[in-house]
Amino acid sequence: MKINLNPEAIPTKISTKISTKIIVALDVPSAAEAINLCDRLPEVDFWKIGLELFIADGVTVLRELKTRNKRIFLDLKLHDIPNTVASACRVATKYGADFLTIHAAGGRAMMQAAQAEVQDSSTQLLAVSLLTSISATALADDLKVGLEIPEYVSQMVLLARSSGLQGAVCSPHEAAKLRSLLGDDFCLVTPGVRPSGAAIGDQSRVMTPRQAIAAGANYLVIGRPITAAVDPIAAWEQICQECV
Ligand SMILES: O=C(O)c1cc(=O)[nH]c(=O)n1[C@@H]1O[C@H](COP(=O)(O)O)[C@@H](O)[C@H]1O
Repeated sequence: MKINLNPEAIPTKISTKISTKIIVALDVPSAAEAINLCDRLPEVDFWKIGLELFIADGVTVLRELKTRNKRIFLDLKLHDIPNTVASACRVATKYGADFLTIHAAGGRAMMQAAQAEVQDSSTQLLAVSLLTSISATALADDLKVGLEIPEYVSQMVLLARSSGLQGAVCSPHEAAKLRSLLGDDFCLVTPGVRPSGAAIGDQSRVMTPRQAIAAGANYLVIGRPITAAVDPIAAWEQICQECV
């Protein structure tokens, strides 16, 4: 399936330094491939290390990104009992990542315990509200959640904020509502971003980069449209141009 949204229809309030708002997901299976991509895309300032790469050789990549003075989003999506998640967060702060993810569905006690561990570090926790791969049908029929997606995501993000977190991951579809609920100080990071014409893949709730920024996202996470492109450099440049 292809997305065909018209970015011209969306009002714009774009930062001139758009590239600083884009986090590129290093969803590759080895440190060598990750470092190769970083070196081919020197203009990318913010990289995401997710589960595949972290399990393969995350510590090597973290060290290499730090050496290159890159910002790092350590996307571990932690979700366990409070003591286990808090302990993992304590260890993770040692890597000096800028962002670290936990699942809001882990609940208040888990998020409060995690936040207490990162409080005095340079790492900011982000609560994953509802995966961007989950559709309205999946939420209702499979997960048996009685709320519509916008209400569910708002509840999860409000729970994260009242647990002490100052940032969340959501789809661009929910960003405008969350921005009006939470004000400008709360950090919204949106995956589920597809340049016009790109394949959606396993994502469900997507918008174009320009739409996501106009909706109030502070950062966009984009993976395959750049990293799986035949020419990742051209793809990156096209996305940056498409945003302005
Ligand atoms: O936490 C995330 O980054 C995340 C949350 C979410 O709800 N959806 C989501 O796609 N992500 C991540 O964002 C990236 C999206 O990659 P692409 O679909 O290739 O652009 C992947 O690395 C996902 O793990």
